[in-house]
Amino acid sequence: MSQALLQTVDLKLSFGAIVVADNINFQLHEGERLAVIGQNGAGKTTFINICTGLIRPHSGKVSFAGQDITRLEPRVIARRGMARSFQLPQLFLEHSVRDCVRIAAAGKIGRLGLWKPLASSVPEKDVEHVLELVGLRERGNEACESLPEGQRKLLDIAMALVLHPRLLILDEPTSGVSTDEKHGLMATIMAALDERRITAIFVEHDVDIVTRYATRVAAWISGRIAADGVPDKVLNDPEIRKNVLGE
Ligand SMILES: Nc1ncnc2c1ncn2[C@@H]1O[C@H](COP(=O)(O)OP(=O)(O)OP(=O)(O)O)[C@@H](O)[C@H]1O
Repeated sequence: MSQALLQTVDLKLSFGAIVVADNINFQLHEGERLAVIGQNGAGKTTFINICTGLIRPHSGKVSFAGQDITRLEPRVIARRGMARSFQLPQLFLEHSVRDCVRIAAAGKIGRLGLWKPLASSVPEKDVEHVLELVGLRERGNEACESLPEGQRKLLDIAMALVLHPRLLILDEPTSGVSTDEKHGLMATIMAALDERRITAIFVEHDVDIVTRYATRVAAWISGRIAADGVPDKVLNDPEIRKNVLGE
């Protein structure tokens, strides 16, 4: 098989007595759509935080595209092609939708300066394209605080897409969004990922969403990967049904 896009080797981390990464050995390949499932507190976000450089593991290694990134800063990791969105969208609320994407783009190319208008600092075609991809172009001039939660999630994702990632990690993209809106939101996200050929990991609690959009599922229990494989196999594993899905 080809080289893994993301790989962790013997990843360990504890917060006091709580083991949040229990020797995690993991590989993700280009083109996969991996759903990460697990009960609250299982260590899903911590794993993402370690991979994206927000938290350092006590031991072990993270590699991206064959390079060791374990001790790199989050912005350096983002520039290398691993972007993320957050459970609570990290937006510049007082700015317009379009300016949020521009600020994200300017951050990537290191052209955020007070002396220069934002619009002239970033590739505008790129900004418009990602707004189009997530369906927010029409609302580009509105203040982002006026957006409903589902569109805030999409804006957060647009701010990641403008970085041209190879891998996008989405932390609970459908949380806080009504059941009716979840599938539309995921369909928009997946179409954007397909167009850009971006590999993705998404943390998700909704089994319907996992079944519909994941090509692979990894189930976390107490800081370890308890099952990893095709959705049908993992979601029907008796241990996962009992301890993760609560059946
Ligand atoms: N900075 C921290 N300091 C101490 N404990 C922490 C810290 N961050 C997370 N934890 C604890 O580590 C455990 C794993 O948290 P994490 O957020 O990774 O879980 P999760 O699987 O993402 O849960 P959820 O589905 O609720 O988001 C939890 O018990 C949490 O309280």
